[in-house]
Formats: sequence, structure tokens, C-alpha cells
Amino acid sequence: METVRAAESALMARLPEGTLMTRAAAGLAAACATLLASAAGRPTRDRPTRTARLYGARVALLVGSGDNGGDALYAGARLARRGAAVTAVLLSPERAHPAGLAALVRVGGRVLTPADTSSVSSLLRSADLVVDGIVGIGGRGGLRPDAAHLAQRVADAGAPVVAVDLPSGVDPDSGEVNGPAVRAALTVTFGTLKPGLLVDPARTHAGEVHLVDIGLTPQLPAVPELAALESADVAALLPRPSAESDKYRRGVVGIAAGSARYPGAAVLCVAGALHGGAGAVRYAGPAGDHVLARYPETLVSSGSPHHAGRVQSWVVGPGLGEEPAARELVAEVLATEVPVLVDADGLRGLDPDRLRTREAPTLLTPHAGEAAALLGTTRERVESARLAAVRELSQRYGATVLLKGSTTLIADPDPRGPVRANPTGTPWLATAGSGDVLSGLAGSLLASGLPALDAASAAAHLHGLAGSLAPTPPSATTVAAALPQAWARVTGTGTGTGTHGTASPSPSAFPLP
Ligand SMILES: NC(=O)C1=CN([C@@H]2O[C@H](COP(=O)(O)OP(=O)(O)OC[C@H]3O[C@@H](n4cnc5c(N)ncnc54)[C@H](OP(=O)(O)O)[C@@H]3O)[C@@H](O)[C@H]2O)[C@@H](O)CC1
Ligand SMILES: Nc1ncnc2c1ncn2[C@@H]1O[C@H](COP(=O)(O)OP(=O)(O)O)[C@@H](O)[C@H]1O
Ligand SMILES: [K+]
Repeated sequence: METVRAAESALMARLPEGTLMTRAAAGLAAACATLLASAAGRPTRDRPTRTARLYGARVALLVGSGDNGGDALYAGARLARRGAAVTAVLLSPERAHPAGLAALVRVGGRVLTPADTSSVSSLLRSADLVVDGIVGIGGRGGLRPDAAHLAQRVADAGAPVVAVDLPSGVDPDSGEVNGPAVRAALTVTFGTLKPGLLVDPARTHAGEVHLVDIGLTPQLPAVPELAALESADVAALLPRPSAESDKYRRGVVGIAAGSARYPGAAVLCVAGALHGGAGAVRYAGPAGDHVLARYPETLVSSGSPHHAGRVQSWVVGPGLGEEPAARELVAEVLATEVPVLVDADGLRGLDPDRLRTREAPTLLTPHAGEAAALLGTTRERVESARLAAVRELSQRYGATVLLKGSTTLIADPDPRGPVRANPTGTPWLATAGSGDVLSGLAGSLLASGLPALDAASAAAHLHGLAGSLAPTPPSATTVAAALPQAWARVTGTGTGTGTHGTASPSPSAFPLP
């Protein structure tokens, strides 16, 4: 969070004292008021049918000793001025933001400490809203015991929580969660989205995320550490045939996937590739009959990739099985001079030194288990520190890496560029074979000439959207079938552009610190 701090300092030096906090608190209070007004209200023991609204609503503030607590206190004062009954629980009464506390008390806000056990319990039980201002970007390590205890009491009480800037207990820089952390329905964050709001496991603690502009954007660095492509950015990347196009100029993707045991992986990989914008899909391997039966437009050969004809990219790995022949196949494909995507069984036993000698781009698409094997660590460690894992993988293997899972992250081997977090997707995508569709799709985008980072980002974006657009529950086949709809959604040419469909002529990855 050093970049945010630097940006804040630069801006604060030019503004009257307290301006940024006033802006932050105003945005926070407005979001709380909206939430209270729209909530049906939760029944409590003493008010079984009451509907929450701002006037008379019971609001509990959890206040740490930094500026995060200050934001909560000032926002609480604003809500109290509009008729809410606001009570602050001060973790360190002597260190709570003095001006914020005075503002709250001036408008009739009450104050408790965690030592007031029964009052705090009944406050949390009856609260219509809890505002978590325990700790924000100044938080380090897991929550300290008193803060962790308070977070647990809030969880037990079940009131909806609005987190200030970040849910307390999540790591702002990495999205890691060490120990108890607040789970929010809404996080109101200031100036810029922090990695902890985009990367799991922290992301699931944040709930919906609302970004309040406090005027920080011009001060933020031009190259952020983490970026996410919006639909308009993806639309600008997607290949479109021109009047001069023919199938070869549009790019040909080769698929070396599937085996006698797993022919379906070949079919699904081809399905993804046919929806990725390449002009033709070649399949080389033992599942050609299955592929042709489903997709007669595929150019099928049963020999090795070398004899399949010219391609502009290869996808190798899905459904190859564990036999040594799989390794030989991967080695053969890696020996070509075109971009290569390695997935699934192809990732087993990859040699980092071999990959580093390739001049054409290599894209690896592991899930957490495969990433763990490549790094020599455990799946749990990868899942708890995704950002670190994807960076480490791309560095060690000198390749672009797309790490799949609840948050899909994409890293380029150039450490100066931002890691990309994919903003689309649904847990329904955790269905057998959906990764095969993704690798075919990304390989197809590689063949059409996109750099590996862009091909991977665009593929993850479309694949995630297709997962949401396919009828519930989706299967890998229906995810592939929904890809044209996902293209239409992204390019704004289909039925309704939804929240992702804002067409814009220039790519603008939104910056994160
Ligand atoms: N700067 C600006 O212009 C603007 C900043 N804004 C707001 O300020 C926030 C940043 O404020 P900040 O820098 O005061 O840090 P903050 O997040 O409150 O945490 C520090 C406190 O937490 C404590 N603490 C630390 N670790 C802990 C742990 N594990 N478990 C428990 N406690 C822990 C630490 O204790 P200490 O180490 O001092 O004993 C200290 O008291 C930012 O997120 C945003 O909300 C907005 O108003 C917009 C303008
Ligand atoms: N919890 C989740 N939330 C969102 N997407 C998920 C989740 N779990 C898996 N996915 C996505 O589902 C796909 C599964 O791919 P993969 O693990 O390779 O499965 P398979 O090998 O069966 O094809 C990936 O795109 C991954 O990002
Ligand atoms: K917080």
C-alpha cells in the first residue's frame, strides 16, 4: 500500500487538512444510508418485523485507533445527524481519532468499549448495520486478539457489515487472510481498488465493492501492481476479420490434446478454440473421430503435431494422460517456434530451463494443484497466496502464467508489468472440462496474434462471462456454447450490454496500487 500512501501524501500536501477524510466519510455515509434504505431490515428479537431505514436505524461503529476508525467516526456522525442511533465501540479509547470522536459525540453518538460486554452484545444483536473501521491499509499481519475477538462477535451476531476501505483482517497488498477477518456485505473503498479487494481469499470477505473517488487518481503510479481489464478493454483486443482476411491470415491454432482414455478433453479444447477467433483449428492426436463427430469443421490428423500442417500457435496438454508419450509430445510442441499454451497433463514435469530458451511466447494455465506441483509447494499455500504464487511461477519458468481458480490471475515474466485479475466468472465454472475449453479459447486468441498476456486475459474474461451466461447449472459443453454470447456481451453487439458492456474506444486497464 506504499503507492496509495504516497499518492495520499502528495494530495494531502495540496489540500486543507482533513479534506480526504471528509470526502471518504461522506462517501461512506452515503453508501451506508443507501444500504439501510434499500435493506428489508433484519428481524431482531425486540423488533421482529421492523424495516430498516436511516431514521431511527441502529448503527454500530467498530473503531480502531487509526484513520480507518476516523472515517467510521465521521461517517457515523453524518448518519446520526440524519436520525440514526449511532454507537461507537472503541478498541483503544485513548487513541481513537480525536476529531472524529468529538464530531460523533457532538451529534449525540454513544460510546462503548469492548469491556462493556453485555452492552456491546446487545448493540451487535440489534444493529441494523455494523461499520467496520477497525483497521484499513495500515493493518499488518492477522488481527490482534482484541480486534479478532470483536470481529468474531460481529460474525456471531449476524448483522450486515459495511467495511471501511478493506474488511479488517485481510492483507491489503496480497489478498491473503491470516486468522479471523471481518466478512462484509459491502466494502466502501477510497481512491483505488486494493489487491485485497480483488484476490481471493480476501475478495470473498469484501462482499460488494463500492469505490469512492477522493481525487487520488492523478497521483497514482502509471503502472499499477495489479490491473483488471474491463469489457471495453477486452473488446478492443478481440480479433475481427477484415475485408482482406482469409482463414490462414486469421491464424490457425493447433490442438494436441486428448487420448484414448480422455477423448472428451480434445473435443472440449477444440470447442473453445473454434470460438476464439482463429480462422481454422487443426487437431493432432488419437481423438480425431470424436472431434470430427462433434465439430466437422476441424482439420484432423492422427500423427504427431509436426505432421499436422502450419499453425500460428499450439495448445498442448488437456487429457493427454500420464504416459511418458505425453512428455515427448509436450517437448515436440515446445520445440516449434510458435506461441505454445501448456495446460493440464502437459504441465507435469515441465523444465523451467527448457522454457526459458524459447523465443516464442509460452503460456502456462495451471489450476492451484498444478501450480503447487510446479512450485514444489502445497495447493493450500498457492490458494492462500495466489498473487505471490503466480508471480513466482512466471519468474521461475520465464513464461506467462494464468493461474485458475476462484480468482484467476495472469502474470507476465516481465516483473515491471502489473498482474491482471480477471473480474468475470462464477464458481459454477468449477465443472469438469471447463479448463479445457479455456485453454482452447486462449490458444485460438494466441493464433490470431494477441500477445500471451492479452490472449490469456481476454480468454479468462470471455470464459468467465460464458460461465455466467450459460443456463444454470453450466457444463463445459454449455460454457463453450455460450462463448458467442459472451463475445456479443463484450463487444456490445448482442442482446443487452449489461454491466460489462460499456463500449470505449481506448483500452483502459483500471489501475490498482
Ligand atoms: N491517508 C489518507 O489521506 C486517508 C486515509 N484514509 C483512511 O485511513 C486508513 C489508513 O489509516 P492509517 O494509516 O491510520 O491506518 P489504519 O488502517 O487505520 O491502521 C492503523 C491502526 O491499526 C492498528 N493495527 C495495525 N495492524 C493491526 C492488526 N493486525 N490488528 C489490529 N490493529 C492493527 C494500528 O495500531 P498500532 O500499530 O499503532 O498500535 C493503528 O492503530 C485507510 O485505510 C482509510 O480508511 C481515508 O480517510 C482517506 C484519506
Ligand atoms: N471457485 C471458483 N470460482 C470461479 N471459477 C472457478 C472456481 N473454481 C474453478 N474455476 C474455474 O473453472 C475452470 C476449471 O478449470 P480446471 O481446474 O482446469 O478444470 P478441468 O481440468 O476439469 O477442465 C477454470 O477456468 C477456473 O478458473
Ligand atoms: K476496515
